Amino acid sequence: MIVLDQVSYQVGSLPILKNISTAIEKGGITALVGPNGAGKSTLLSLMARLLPLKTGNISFDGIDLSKTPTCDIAKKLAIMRQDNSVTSRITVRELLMFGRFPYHKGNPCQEDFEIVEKTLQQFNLLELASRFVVDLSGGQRQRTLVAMVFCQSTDYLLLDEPLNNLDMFHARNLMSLLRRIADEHNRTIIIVLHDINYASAYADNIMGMKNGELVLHGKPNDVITPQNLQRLFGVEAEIVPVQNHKLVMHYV
Ligand SMILES: Nc1ncnc2c1ncn2[C@@H]1O[C@H](COP(=O)(O)OP(=O)(O)OP(=O)(O)O)[C@@H](O)[C@H]1O
Repeated sequence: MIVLDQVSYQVGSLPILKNISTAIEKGGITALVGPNGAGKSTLLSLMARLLPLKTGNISFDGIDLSKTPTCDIAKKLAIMRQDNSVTSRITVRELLMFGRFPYHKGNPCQEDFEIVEKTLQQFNLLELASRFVVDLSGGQRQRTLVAMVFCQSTDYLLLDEPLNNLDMFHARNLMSLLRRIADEHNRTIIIVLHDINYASAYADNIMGMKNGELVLHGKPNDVITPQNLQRLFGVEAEIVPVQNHKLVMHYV
């Protein structure tokens, strides 16, 4: 379980996150949604200790994030950031092996090779394994970056907008793969999503943020309401039930 206790963050005098307290259950998928600038990426970065936490507390399974050595954190959680760009000439297979660095420290063993090959297979990346990451399409690169995060064999995966650049087929594929990873590999996934319908269809819980505040946190079918959509995004939308999910019709 991740416990956020009175987490605030500011840049200079500008408040970015305001007093966020909640608990994210272990296992399953929690989707972080909200309008642009709500503070989703900032919260994820604080959770991965990419930004220094100055106010409040964050713990993973009772381990205080601010008091844990980086090498231990790297085995507990992995993050895919929004601006994760790979510029060097590194192949897909090498990038995945790079994700194993906290374990092999530059000297990979048989287990590392096996995990990389299995991940390439699981993420449907075998055909691209020898290609340079910089030469991939945006969608192929996204998939590779998520695979690298998965390769780190951490309990917690933090993914900032992994569906960016993905077409309908690959976005849906990735979401169902993440669902399987959560269910079959017991991983906990916190994922920033802009499409509320993917959150509704695949997440166990939704956290809604606006103006640096956490304004809702609950099961998709409980929190997806016209009132909450109005409150979060300022849109009026019809909600249509489809196979036990509430889908939001906001296109027309
Ligand atoms: N270093 C910084 N200096 C000034 N403002 C910042 C800084 N980092 C973030 N912000 C501001 O904090 C707010 C939250 O940003 P953040 O990227 O966390 O939002 P977000 O919900 O992830 O947005 P998006 O959906 O657009 O990616 C924004 O208004 C952003 O401009």
